[in-house]
Amino acid sequence: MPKDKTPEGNDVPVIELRNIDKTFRSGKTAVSAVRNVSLSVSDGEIFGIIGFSGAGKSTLVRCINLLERPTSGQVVVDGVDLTTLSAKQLRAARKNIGMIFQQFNLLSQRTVANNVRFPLETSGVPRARADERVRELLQLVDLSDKADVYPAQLSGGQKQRVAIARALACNPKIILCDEATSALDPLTTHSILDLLKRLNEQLGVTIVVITHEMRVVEQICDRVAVMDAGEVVEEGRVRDVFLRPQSETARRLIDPAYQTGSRVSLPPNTLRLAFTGEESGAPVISDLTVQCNAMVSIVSANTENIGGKPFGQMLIEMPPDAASQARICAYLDKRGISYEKSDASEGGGRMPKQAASAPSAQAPASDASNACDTSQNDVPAIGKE
Ligand SMILES: Nc1ncnc2c1ncn2[C@@H]1O[C@H](COP(=O)(O)OP(=O)(O)OP(=O)(O)O)[C@@H](O)[C@H]1O
Repeated sequence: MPKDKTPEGNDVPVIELRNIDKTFRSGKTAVSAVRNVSLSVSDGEIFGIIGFSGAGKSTLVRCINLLERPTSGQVVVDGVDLTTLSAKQLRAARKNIGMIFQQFNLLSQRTVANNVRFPLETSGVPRARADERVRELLQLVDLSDKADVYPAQLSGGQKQRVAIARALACNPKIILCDEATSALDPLTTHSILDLLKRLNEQLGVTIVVITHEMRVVEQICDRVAVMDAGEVVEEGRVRDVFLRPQSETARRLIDPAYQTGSRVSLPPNTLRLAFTGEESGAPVISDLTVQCNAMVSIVSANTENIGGKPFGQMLIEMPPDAASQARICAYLDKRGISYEKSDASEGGGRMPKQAASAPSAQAPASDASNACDTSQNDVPAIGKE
């Protein structure tokens, strides 16, 4: 059923993880995969959990439906602590939680329609009703024409659509996505994320996305938790984490230069601008050039669409004289545009240094997701929220 929701969900927690610990023991060795994690996901929200390999993301998400039983802590879904349920009660509760995986996990001997039908069969849904539901679901994921083919005849993106339809079969309130797009190319990733976003909006289903790619989080998530070594090291709205990452892990995930350990300071006489989706609509660079009587050139630009709002970073080179630079900074201050100034230019920037590590300003302007047409040497109008 479609329902109203705020961009961050309905503020009613549908998933509450309380002090989750998970330790894997084998003989004398113990691996502490998740350490004292507490998180709350609101009804109707798309929540991201991001981290590098081995951070504990998969283990944590599998704790949500008790595919992994936490060593300690509570998993409260829709008001019920799953850790207290009997096996039968847990099976029933799991119908409310669909899951999709990186490797799709389809049944190769069954057609597309029969893969989608599988959870309906195991739930005892009558044949006619199941047929109707399979048709609805295949339509929902745009695969009506593939009902009778086998998984081997599908592309990766199509397989993931089947997996999504199957996960939705029993009308779950929650969908868990464990690296659901990691095996897909960027274009297919984009279309699968679009589909998830559409399903979230149409059906009101809450979605938890596990990924190591910031782009995935940027494209669909409302909020994100950053994991490192089993712990949540940072949590917040995507835009805040994206623009002002607080943890070293978030910085490394956002800025490729950090990942290679080759982070360099800004070149002389440059400014890094951050667009937060709150700036007024006038094109910034051409207006700045006129208002400040100073020519600037765009060194690089990278904007992203986060939750339907434009966000981005741009590196511009200013004239070397202090007076022009002061005018430019005053202009940006007046327009409320955050910026970081290179050490070699006059004065100091007002964006905290760490904020500048949000997405690589060094990224090529030809990036397919780049909303900036730098060939016209200006940014598109960025509207207020
Ligand atoms: N069944 C298991 N037995 C023992 N150790 C495990 C098991 N599952 C995971 N681990 C360990 O727990 C830690 C966290 O693993 P996990 O798969 O949750 O991380 P991740 O962030 O999802 O990584 P990736 O992105 O590579 O899948 C790792 O050190 C891993 O080796």
